[in-house]
Amino acid sequence: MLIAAVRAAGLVKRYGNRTALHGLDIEVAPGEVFGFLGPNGAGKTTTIRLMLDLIRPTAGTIEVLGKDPRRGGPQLRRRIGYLPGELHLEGRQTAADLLAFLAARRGGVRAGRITELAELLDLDLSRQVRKLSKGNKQKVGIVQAFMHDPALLVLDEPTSGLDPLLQHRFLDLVRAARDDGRTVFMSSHVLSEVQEVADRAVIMRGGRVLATEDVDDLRKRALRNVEIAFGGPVALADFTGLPGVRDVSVDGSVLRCTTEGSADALVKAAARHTVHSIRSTEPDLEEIFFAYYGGRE
Ligand SMILES: Nc1ncnc2c1ncn2[C@@H]1O[C@H](COP(=O)(O)OP(=O)(O)OP(=O)(O)O)[C@@H](O)[C@H]1O
Repeated sequence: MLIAAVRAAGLVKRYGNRTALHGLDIEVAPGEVFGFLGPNGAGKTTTIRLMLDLIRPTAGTIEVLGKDPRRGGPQLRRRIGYLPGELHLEGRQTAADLLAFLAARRGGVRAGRITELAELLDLDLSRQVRKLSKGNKQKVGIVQAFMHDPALLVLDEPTSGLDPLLQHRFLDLVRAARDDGRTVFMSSHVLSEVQEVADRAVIMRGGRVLATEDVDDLRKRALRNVEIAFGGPVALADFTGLPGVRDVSVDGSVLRCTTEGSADALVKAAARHTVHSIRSTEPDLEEIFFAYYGGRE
């Protein structure tokens, strides 16, 4: 039998009388990029901490690379690259010294690997870690998670604090890890970044799995909020009933709507008028949840 990279069965975590996880079942296949999506408080960080044995389950089981995290010891930890959601880097040592120290603790890393990652992420290794900005601290966190080429990467909100260019570079790193046969478990509250790199995603809310999705399917249904400014007033009737277009409103020469999947019908209808500008933004996760799973709670 193939050993799952991560397997949780009936996983429950309570903090006092608050239940953070209500019996989680997930299975992540080796070599897969797995998105763990949910708004704040969904239980993502709790699940990740259980995977790393930073906290212990109230009930149920969790296995990482076929081992119980409680019993895997340093051998198991070396095979995992972990980026915590909140990084506290306050030391006086430079990023280079800190990374060299962590690399030695993990039994060494390939020569040149740290510099290669630092260059890719545009990180100055000579600076004291406590003096780095939030985004640069996040880069140190990413480098230490990837540097020893672990079998499993566990990344808690990895792109938080990174500007869009670096978010793209980071996603390239994730793809490279997958191409190398590594498994990536990545939490996020941004659907679009998960859509870009993941193969499958679990969508969490309130400590429960709301849905498990094939990311290709999610991509086909992607929602966008669209605003089009025309050269003059337009009629609402020209834009109602178009396939994949909903929640249409017209305010003088500005049209607002939501598209699901292809924007083709909308673009063709708009092209009959003079178009000044088009703005398309990703709805936040709550809005997407409501549109996809509104009736399911
Ligand atoms: N140490 C703790 N003590 C008490 N309650 C906690 C603790 N850690 C988490 N919780 C609660 O458990 C629930 C799940 O939190 P968790 O941090 O796992 O969610 P999350 O999906 O990671 O959200 P975030 O993105 O905000 O970290 C929340 O209701 C949170 O308030």
